[in-house]
Amino acid sequence: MEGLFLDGVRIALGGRLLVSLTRHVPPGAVLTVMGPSGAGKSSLLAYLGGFLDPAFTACGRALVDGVEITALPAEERHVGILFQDPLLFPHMSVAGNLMFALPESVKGRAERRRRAEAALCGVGMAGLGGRDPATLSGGEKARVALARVLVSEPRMLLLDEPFSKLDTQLRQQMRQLVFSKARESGLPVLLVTHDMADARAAGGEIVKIGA
Ligand SMILES: Nc1ncnc2c1ncn2[C@@H]1O[C@H](COP(=O)(O)OP(=O)(O)OP(=O)(O)O)[C@@H](O)[C@H]1O
Repeated sequence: MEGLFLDGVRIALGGRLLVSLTRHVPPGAVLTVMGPSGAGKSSLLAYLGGFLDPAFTACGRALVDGVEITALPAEERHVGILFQDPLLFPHMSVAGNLMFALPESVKGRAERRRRAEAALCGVGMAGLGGRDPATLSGGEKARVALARVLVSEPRMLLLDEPFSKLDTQLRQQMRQLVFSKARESGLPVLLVTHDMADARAAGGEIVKIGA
């Protein structure tokens, strides 16, 4: 099956069932997960990313394009994640941040730099590869974080409230950019948010947990 298939994913904490989900997310589409604080949204992303705290118990499978990612170690899952904070490495240039994220299969410094610059261009940041991340605005940092996740050639995207720290106008721009890039690349997306406007902009199915 193309895209992301969540097959009976169940996450519990101390005997309390937080998440129970079976869904298909086609390539380029977004599944939005909403729910009150403590409902288990971040835990679901952590389960898919392979970094769920051992305090939780979890079962069920997640497959991307038929590959069972939940059976793989975290470093082999190739899941791209965007958090509230862009989390750029402060000791590297913008281009350095992207080059660090490129797969090892991309060989040669010149080619790695070219790929990084192309990805920056794709998010409206052409020519800014030499900048120190500390000199960027919040919106620019968010774009670099998106470019960095895209150059890593992920199988899918996990978004943990990635727009919540941006002001209204930037928020709209980033939503459009992220969802259009996901569509362009055919990546299934799982979005966690408290904001109904994010969910509407995502345009896909909305699942409420813990309600
Ligand atoms: N490492 C941990 N050990 C024990 N309990 C935890 C741990 N991490 C989170 N929890 C608890 O697990 C539950 C689910 O947490 P989770 O962070 O997944 O919720 P959330 O829906 O993402 O909440 P928020 O919207 O506030 O981020 C909460 O009750 C939380 O207190």
